[in-house]
Amino acid sequence: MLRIAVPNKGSLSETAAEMLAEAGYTGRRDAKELHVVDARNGVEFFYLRPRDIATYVGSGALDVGITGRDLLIDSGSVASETAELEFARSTFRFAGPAERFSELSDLEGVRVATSYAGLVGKFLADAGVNATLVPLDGAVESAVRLGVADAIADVVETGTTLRKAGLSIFGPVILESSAVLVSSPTEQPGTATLVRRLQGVLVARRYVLLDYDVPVSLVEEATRLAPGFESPTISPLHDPEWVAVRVMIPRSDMNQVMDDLYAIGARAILVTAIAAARL
Ligand SMILES: Nc1ncnc2c1ncn2[C@@H]1O[C@H](COP(=O)(O)OP(=O)(O)OP(=O)(O)O)[C@@H](O)[C@H]1O
Ligand SMILES: O=P(O)(O)OC[C@H]1O[C@H](OP(=O)(O)OP(=O)(O)O)[C@H](O)[C@@H]1O
Ligand SMILES: [Mg+2]
Repeated sequence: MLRIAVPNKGSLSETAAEMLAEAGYTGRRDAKELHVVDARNGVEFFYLRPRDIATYVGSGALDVGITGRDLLIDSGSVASETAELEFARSTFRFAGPAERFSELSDLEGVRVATSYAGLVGKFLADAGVNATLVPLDGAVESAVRLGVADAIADVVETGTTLRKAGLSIFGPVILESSAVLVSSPTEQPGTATLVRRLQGVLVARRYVLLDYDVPVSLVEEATRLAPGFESPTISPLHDPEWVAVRVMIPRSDMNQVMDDLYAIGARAILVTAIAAARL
Protein backbone atom coordinates (compact mmCIF):
# COMPACT_ATOMS: atom_id res chain seq x y z
CA MET A 1 0.00 0.00 0.00
CA LEU A 2 1.17 3.52 -0.82
CA ARG A 3 1.30 5.57 2.41
CA ILE A 4 0.12 9.12 1.77
CA ALA A 5 0.34 12.09 4.19
CA VAL A 6 -2.54 14.56 3.93
CA PRO A 7 -2.96 17.89 5.81
CA ASN A 8 -5.37 17.32 8.71
CA LYS A 9 -6.30 21.01 9.10
CA GLY A 10 -5.31 24.52 8.05
CA SER A 11 -5.59 26.19 4.68
CA LEU A 12 -4.34 23.20 2.64
CA SER A 13 -6.59 20.49 4.08
CA GLU A 14 -9.90 21.13 2.34
CA THR A 15 -8.56 21.52 -1.20
CA ALA A 16 -6.15 18.59 -0.76
CA ALA A 17 -9.06 16.36 0.29
CA GLU A 18 -11.16 17.59 -2.66
CA MET A 19 -8.35 16.83 -5.12
CA LEU A 20 -7.89 13.32 -3.78
CA ALA A 21 -11.64 12.68 -3.96
CA GLU A 22 -11.72 13.94 -7.57
CA ALA A 23 -8.81 11.60 -8.29
CA GLY A 24 -10.99 8.67 -7.21
CA TYR A 25 -9.70 8.06 -3.67
CA THR A 26 -11.85 7.53 -0.60
CA GLY A 27 -10.68 9.79 2.22
CA ARG A 28 -11.90 10.37 5.74
CA ARG A 29 -15.54 11.15 6.51
CA ASP A 30 -14.89 12.57 9.93
CA ALA A 31 -12.41 15.41 10.56
CA LYS A 32 -11.13 13.61 13.67
CA GLU A 33 -10.00 10.53 11.76
CA LEU A 34 -6.17 10.20 11.68
CA HIS A 35 -5.76 7.17 9.43
CA VAL A 36 -7.89 5.78 6.58
CA VAL A 37 -7.25 2.69 4.44
CA ASP A 38 -8.52 2.91 0.85
CA ALA A 39 -8.02 -0.77 -0.01
CA ARG A 40 -9.74 -0.49 -3.40
CA ASN A 41 -7.05 1.94 -4.58
CA GLY A 42 -4.17 0.38 -2.66
CA VAL A 43 -3.42 3.45 -0.56
CA GLU A 44 -3.46 4.50 3.10
CA PHE A 45 -3.99 8.09 4.20
CA PHE A 46 -2.39 9.60 7.31
CA TYR A 47 -3.83 12.96 8.41
CA LEU A 48 -1.00 15.09 9.81
CA ARG A 49 -0.04 18.70 10.43
CA PRO A 50 1.07 20.18 7.10
CA ARG A 51 4.25 21.45 8.76
CA ASP A 52 5.21 17.89 9.75
CA ILE A 53 4.45 16.17 6.45
CA ALA A 54 7.84 16.66 4.77
CA THR A 55 9.54 15.26 7.89
CA TYR A 56 7.48 12.05 7.78
CA VAL A 57 8.04 11.65 4.05
CA GLY A 58 11.74 12.53 4.16
CA SER A 59 12.35 9.97 6.89
CA GLY A 60 10.74 7.27 4.75
CA ALA A 61 7.99 6.63 7.35
CA LEU A 62 5.50 7.69 4.66
CA ASP A 63 5.91 7.51 0.88
CA VAL A 64 4.33 10.73 -0.38
CA GLY A 65 2.50 13.73 1.01
CA ILE A 66 0.71 16.96 0.21
CA THR A 67 2.19 20.08 1.79
CA GLY A 68 3.38 23.58 0.89
CA ARG A 69 6.67 24.22 -0.93
CA ASP A 70 7.51 26.77 1.80
CA LEU A 71 6.93 24.15 4.51
CA LEU A 72 9.00 21.59 2.60
CA ILE A 73 12.00 23.94 2.38
CA ASP A 74 11.53 25.18 5.94
CA SER A 75 11.65 21.61 7.26
CA GLY A 76 15.07 20.92 5.76
CA SER A 77 13.75 17.44 4.91
CA VAL A 78 15.30 15.35 2.14
CA ALA A 79 11.81 14.77 0.68
CA SER A 80 11.62 16.07 -2.87
CA GLU A 81 8.95 17.97 -4.78
CA THR A 82 7.29 15.61 -7.27
CA ALA A 83 4.39 17.70 -8.59
CA GLU A 84 2.98 21.19 -8.20
CA LEU A 85 -0.70 21.03 -7.26
CA GLU A 86 -1.83 24.52 -8.34
CA PHE A 87 -3.55 25.62 -5.14
CA ALA A 88 -2.52 27.58 -2.00
CA ARG A 89 -0.42 29.85 -4.18
CA SER A 90 1.42 32.49 -2.19
CA THR A 91 4.68 34.37 -2.03
CA PHE A 92 6.99 34.50 0.94
CA ARG A 93 8.15 38.06 1.68
CA PHE A 94 9.80 40.39 4.13
CA ALA A 95 7.65 43.21 5.48
CA GLY A 96 8.08 46.05 7.93
CA PRO A 97 7.26 49.71 8.55
CA ALA A 98 7.80 51.47 5.18
CA GLU A 99 9.70 54.37 6.74
CA ARG A 100 12.37 52.01 8.12
CA PHE A 101 12.72 49.22 5.50
CA SER A 102 13.13 49.44 1.74
CA GLU A 103 15.76 46.86 0.82
CA LEU A 104 17.24 43.58 2.02
CA SER A 105 20.33 45.19 3.57
CA ASP A 106 18.06 47.16 5.95
CA LEU A 107 17.63 43.86 7.80
CA GLU A 108 21.26 43.88 8.98
CA GLY A 109 21.28 43.62 12.77
CA VAL A 110 17.50 43.76 13.24
CA ARG A 111 14.97 41.26 14.69
CA VAL A 112 12.83 39.37 12.14
CA ALA A 113 9.76 37.47 13.33
CA THR A 114 8.70 34.39 11.35
CA SER A 115 7.13 30.97 11.69
CA TYR A 116 9.48 29.72 8.95
CA ALA A 117 12.86 30.08 10.69
CA GLY A 118 14.50 27.38 8.56
CA LEU A 119 13.49 28.98 5.27
CA VAL A 120 14.25 32.56 6.32
CA GLY A 121 17.49 31.67 8.13
CA LYS A 122 18.85 29.98 5.02
CA PHE A 123 17.78 32.86 2.76
CA LEU A 124 19.46 35.47 4.98
CA ALA A 125 22.61 33.37 5.38
CA ASP A 126 22.85 32.91 1.58
CA ALA A 127 22.39 36.68 1.16
CA GLY A 128 25.05 37.41 3.78
CA VAL A 129 22.67 39.38 6.02
CA ASN A 130 23.01 39.02 9.79
CA ALA A 131 19.62 39.33 11.47
CA THR A 132 18.17 37.82 14.64
CA LEU A 133 15.23 35.52 13.97
CA VAL A 134 12.29 35.62 16.37
CA PRO A 135 10.44 32.31 15.89
CA LEU A 136 6.66 32.59 16.34
CA ASP A 137 3.84 30.13 15.72
CA GLY A 138 1.58 32.39 13.62
CA ALA A 139 -0.05 35.83 13.32
CA VAL A 140 3.50 37.18 12.95
CA GLU A 141 2.17 40.43 11.47
CA SER A 142 1.43 41.59 15.03
CA ALA A 143 5.04 41.13 16.18
CA VAL A 144 6.19 44.57 15.04
CA ARG A 145 3.35 46.51 16.67
CA LEU A 146 3.87 44.53 19.87
CA GLY A 147 7.58 45.26 19.86
CA VAL A 148 9.03 41.74 19.76
CA ALA A 149 10.49 42.25 16.25
CA ASP A 150 11.42 45.04 13.84
CA ALA A 151 10.34 43.25 10.66
CA ILE A 152 8.64 40.00 9.68
CA ALA A 153 8.90 37.33 7.00
CA ASP A 154 5.65 35.54 6.16
CA VAL A 155 3.23 34.11 3.64
CA VAL A 156 1.53 36.79 1.52
CA GLU A 157 -1.49 36.02 -0.61
CA THR A 158 -3.63 39.14 -1.09
CA GLY A 159 -1.54 41.37 1.22
CA THR A 160 -4.60 42.24 3.33
CA THR A 161 -3.13 40.98 6.60
CA LEU A 162 0.04 43.06 6.10
CA ARG A 163 -1.92 46.16 5.19
CA LYS A 164 -4.09 45.86 8.29
CA ALA A 165 -0.96 45.56 10.42
CA GLY A 166 0.52 48.72 8.82
CA LEU A 167 3.43 46.81 7.24
CA SER A 168 4.81 47.03 3.69
CA ILE A 169 6.59 44.42 1.62
CA PHE A 170 10.24 45.13 0.83
CA GLY A 171 13.25 43.30 -0.55
CA PRO A 172 13.39 40.31 -2.88
CA VAL A 173 10.81 37.52 -3.25
CA ILE A 174 12.00 34.86 -0.80
CA LEU A 175 9.92 32.12 -2.43
CA GLU A 176 6.95 31.50 -4.74
CA SER A 177 5.00 28.77 -3.00
CA SER A 178 2.04 26.52 -3.70
CA ALA A 179 0.78 23.17 -2.53
CA VAL A 180 3.04 20.38 -3.79
CA LEU A 181 3.28 16.61 -3.72
CA VAL A 182 6.46 15.51 -1.94
CA SER A 183 8.07 12.06 -2.18
CA SER A 184 10.53 10.11 -0.10
CA PRO A 185 14.04 9.56 -1.50
CA THR A 186 13.24 5.89 -2.17
CA GLU A 187 10.35 6.25 -4.60
CA GLN A 188 7.56 3.69 -4.19
CA PRO A 189 5.97 1.97 -7.22
CA GLY A 190 2.48 3.40 -6.57
CA THR A 191 3.68 7.02 -6.61
CA ALA A 192 3.56 7.38 -10.39
CA THR A 193 -0.13 6.38 -10.45
CA LEU A 194 -0.98 8.91 -7.74
CA VAL A 195 0.90 11.63 -9.64
CA ARG A 196 -0.92 10.77 -12.89
CA ARG A 197 -4.28 10.84 -11.12
CA LEU A 198 -3.60 14.22 -9.50
CA GLN A 199 -2.31 15.63 -12.78
CA GLY A 200 -5.51 14.30 -14.36
CA VAL A 201 -7.52 16.37 -11.89
CA LEU A 202 -5.49 19.48 -12.74
CA VAL A 203 -6.01 18.94 -16.48
CA ALA A 204 -9.75 18.39 -15.98
CA ARG A 205 -9.93 21.67 -14.06
CA ARG A 206 -7.76 23.65 -16.44
CA TYR A 207 -9.07 22.47 -19.84
CA VAL A 208 -12.38 21.96 -21.62
CA LEU A 209 -13.31 20.04 -24.75
CA LEU A 210 -14.28 22.19 -27.70
CA ASP A 211 -16.34 20.80 -30.60
CA TYR A 212 -17.29 22.72 -33.71
CA ASP A 213 -18.20 22.27 -37.35
CA VAL A 214 -16.30 24.17 -40.00
CA PRO A 215 -16.01 24.20 -43.81
CA VAL A 216 -13.03 22.09 -44.97
CA SER A 217 -11.49 25.17 -46.57
CA LEU A 218 -11.24 26.84 -43.13
CA VAL A 219 -9.76 23.96 -41.13
CA GLU A 220 -6.21 25.33 -41.21
CA GLU A 221 -7.28 28.78 -40.07
CA ALA A 222 -9.54 27.31 -37.38
CA THR A 223 -6.84 25.03 -35.99
CA ARG A 224 -4.46 27.98 -35.79
CA LEU A 225 -6.99 29.60 -33.43
CA ALA A 226 -7.27 26.42 -31.30
CA PRO A 227 -4.32 24.11 -31.95
CA GLY A 228 -4.98 21.76 -29.02
CA PHE A 229 -2.41 19.55 -27.29
CA GLU A 230 -1.12 17.38 -30.08
CA SER A 231 -3.37 17.83 -33.08
CA PRO A 232 -7.14 18.34 -33.41
CA THR A 233 -9.42 15.35 -34.09
CA ILE A 234 -11.14 15.90 -37.45
CA SER A 235 -14.21 13.80 -38.35
CA PRO A 236 -16.14 13.78 -41.62
CA LEU A 237 -19.72 15.09 -41.74
CA HIS A 238 -22.49 14.00 -44.10
CA ASP A 239 -21.91 17.21 -46.07
CA PRO A 240 -18.49 16.61 -47.72
CA GLU A 241 -17.70 20.35 -47.66
CA TRP A 242 -17.77 20.42 -43.80
CA VAL A 243 -15.92 18.61 -41.01
CA ALA A 244 -16.35 18.30 -37.23
CA VAL A 245 -13.35 19.30 -35.11
CA ARG A 246 -12.63 18.35 -31.47
CA VAL A 247 -9.83 19.93 -29.47
CA MET A 248 -8.84 20.61 -25.85
CA ILE A 249 -8.44 24.29 -24.94
CA PRO A 250 -7.67 26.15 -21.70
CA ARG A 251 -10.90 26.90 -19.82
CA SER A 252 -9.75 30.50 -19.39
CA ASP A 253 -9.63 31.02 -23.19
CA MET A 254 -12.89 29.32 -24.07
CA ASN A 255 -15.16 32.30 -24.73
CA GLN A 256 -12.53 34.17 -26.74
CA VAL A 257 -11.79 31.08 -28.84
CA MET A 258 -15.53 30.49 -29.44
CA ASP A 259 -15.96 34.11 -30.59
CA ASP A 260 -12.92 33.86 -32.89
CA LEU A 261 -14.08 30.56 -34.42
CA TYR A 262 -17.59 31.90 -34.96
CA ALA A 263 -16.17 35.00 -36.62
CA ILE A 264 -14.30 32.95 -39.25
CA GLY A 265 -17.36 30.79 -40.04
CA ALA A 266 -17.34 27.84 -37.61
CA ARG A 267 -20.76 26.82 -36.33
CA ALA A 268 -22.32 24.46 -33.73
CA ILE A 269 -19.52 25.43 -31.33
CA LEU A 270 -19.92 23.51 -28.09
CA VAL A 271 -17.83 23.33 -24.91
CA THR A 272 -17.92 20.30 -22.61
CA ALA A 273 -16.26 19.91 -19.19
CA ILE A 274 -13.67 17.16 -18.78
CA ALA A 275 -14.44 14.81 -15.86
CA ALA A 276 -11.02 13.11 -15.73
CA ALA A 277 -7.93 12.85 -17.93
CA ARG A 278 -4.64 10.99 -18.47
CA LEU A 279 -2.56 12.84 -21.03
N1 LIG B 1 -3.50 33.04 2.81
C1 LIG B 1 -2.88 32.03 2.22
N2 LIG B 1 -2.91 31.89 0.89
C2 LIG B 1 -2.28 30.88 0.27
N3 LIG B 1 -1.57 29.94 0.91
C3 LIG B 1 -1.51 30.05 2.23
C4 LIG B 1 -2.16 31.07 2.96
N4 LIG B 1 -1.92 30.89 4.28
C5 LIG B 1 -1.16 29.79 4.36
N5 LIG B 1 -0.92 29.29 3.13
C6 LIG B 1 -0.12 28.13 2.82
O1 LIG B 1 -0.57 27.08 3.65
C7 LIG B 1 0.53 26.33 4.10
C8 LIG B 1 0.52 26.37 5.59
O2 LIG B 1 -0.41 25.44 6.01
P1 LIG B 1 -1.06 25.61 7.42
O3 LIG B 1 -2.09 24.57 7.56
O4 LIG B 1 -0.01 25.81 8.46
O5 LIG B 1 -1.78 26.93 7.06
P2 LIG B 1 -2.42 27.86 7.99
O6 LIG B 1 -3.64 28.34 7.31
O7 LIG B 1 -1.39 28.85 8.35
O8 LIG B 1 -2.81 26.96 9.25
P3 LIG B 1 -3.12 27.51 10.67
O9 LIG B 1 -4.60 27.34 10.77
O10 LIG B 1 -2.36 26.60 11.57
O11 LIG B 1 -2.67 28.91 10.66
C9 LIG B 1 1.78 26.97 3.55
O12 LIG B 1 2.19 26.27 2.39
C10 LIG B 1 1.32 28.36 3.19
O13 LIG B 1 2.04 28.91 2.08
O1 LIG C 1 -1.96 38.09 2.21
P1 LIG C 1 -3.18 37.56 2.87
O2 LIG C 1 -4.27 37.23 1.88
O3 LIG C 1 -3.66 38.43 3.96
O4 LIG C 1 -2.82 36.13 3.49
C1 LIG C 1 -1.66 35.92 4.23
C2 LIG C 1 -1.96 35.52 5.63
O5 LIG C 1 -2.60 34.22 5.64
C3 LIG C 1 -1.92 33.37 6.54
O6 LIG C 1 -2.38 33.57 7.83
P2 LIG C 1 -3.36 32.61 8.63
O7 LIG C 1 -4.77 33.08 8.51
O8 LIG C 1 -3.11 31.20 8.23
O9 LIG C 1 -2.91 32.86 10.12
P3 LIG C 1 -1.51 32.51 10.80
O10 LIG C 1 -0.61 33.65 10.45
O11 LIG C 1 -1.82 32.44 12.24
O12 LIG C 1 -1.04 31.22 10.24
C4 LIG C 1 -0.50 33.87 6.46
O13 LIG C 1 0.26 33.45 7.58
C5 LIG C 1 -0.66 35.36 6.40
O14 LIG C 1 -0.80 35.91 7.68
MG1 LIG D 1 -1.46 30.34 8.91
